[in-house]
Amino acid sequence: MIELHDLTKRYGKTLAVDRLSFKVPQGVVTGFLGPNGAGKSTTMRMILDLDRPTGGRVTIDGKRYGQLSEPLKYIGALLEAKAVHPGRTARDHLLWLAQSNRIPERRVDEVLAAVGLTPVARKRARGFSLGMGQRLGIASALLGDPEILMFDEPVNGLDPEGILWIRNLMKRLAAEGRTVFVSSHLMSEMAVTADHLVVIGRGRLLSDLPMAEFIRRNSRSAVRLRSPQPERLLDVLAGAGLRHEPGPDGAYEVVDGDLAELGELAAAHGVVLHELSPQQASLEEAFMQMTADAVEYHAGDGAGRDAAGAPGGPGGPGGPGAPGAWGADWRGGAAKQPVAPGTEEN
Ligand SMILES: Nc1ncnc2c1ncn2[C@@H]1O[C@H](COP(=O)(O)OP(=O)(O)OP(=O)(O)O)[C@@H](O)[C@H]1O
Repeated sequence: MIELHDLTKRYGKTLAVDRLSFKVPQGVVTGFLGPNGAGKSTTMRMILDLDRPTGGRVTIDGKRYGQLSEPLKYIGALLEAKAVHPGRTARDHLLWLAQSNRIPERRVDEVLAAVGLTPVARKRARGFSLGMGQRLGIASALLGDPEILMFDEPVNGLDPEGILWIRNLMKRLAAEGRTVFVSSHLMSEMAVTADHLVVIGRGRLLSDLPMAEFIRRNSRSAVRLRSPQPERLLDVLAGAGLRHEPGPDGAYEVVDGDLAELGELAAAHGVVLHELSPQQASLEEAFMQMTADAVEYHAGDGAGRDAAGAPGGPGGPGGPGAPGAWGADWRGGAAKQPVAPGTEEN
């Protein structure tokens, strides 16, 4: 179990992580989401003691990472693809890691096979594709057979086969009872992988919910109606006091409308319908919309996150699990900080 208590990280004036508290449960895949610059990588680096918190603490099975004697046996992490010495072979890289944690050599061959790298085990990492680099990083994470696994953007740049492979691997690891914590920008990928979601924005916790509950609270449903008699349809909707919005191609959408009731209402007033269909906004659409707002709101303002870190702006974070917490003040466009080569082995 990973536990964060008021974890905070400040870089100069930038409050990268702002009093984050949550637990990552075992036996499920927990997605860690937020737009660029939200603080995901900084949080993950603090979990691994690669960054020192400004405040608060984070523990792994009750201990700080630095207190674990052979950390690869507790937590395995993929932080940055290709964070490997380019002159080393895949096998040598893993052997070197294994020795530092008293892991037997046969485990190196096991993990190479598990990630499909046996045929290139003796090739130097500099010739590796992005996908091969990701697989080697995952092999490093699996090396100590840890109960906790953490992946930062594991599917970035991968082809569909690689994405499917990582998705199935994470689900399998969770099904074995392990703790799997994975960051991503990709809501669509998380929607099919994660059982639980932790969402942050501007370093703050916005939501910590099981996936099903997150979907229920954050996706919009509507009924779409299309009629060759649009004025009559609008009169009927207005007469029934139903809130509606224009949809595509002259249709109208009744937010949270009931399909059967709307069909009967139209029939009762003799309104011809050419379409009566349920609409469910996908999780990805909700997330993309929110992220787009954040980028727009901040475009050109040049402002870093201030010391107070106060949301203040429209739709600011409403606290953990707050419905409609998507904020227009989410910060977009911050560059990812590279992790120094070799850091994934910690
Ligand atoms: N070493 C550093 N020095 C200064 N500022 C930093 C450093 N690392 C991160 N930051 C800043 O902290 C904030 C959080 O960055 P972080 O990389 O943790 O976010 P992220 O959610 O992982 O973003 P992305 O999705 O782009 O990878 C950003 O404003 C970033 O610019």
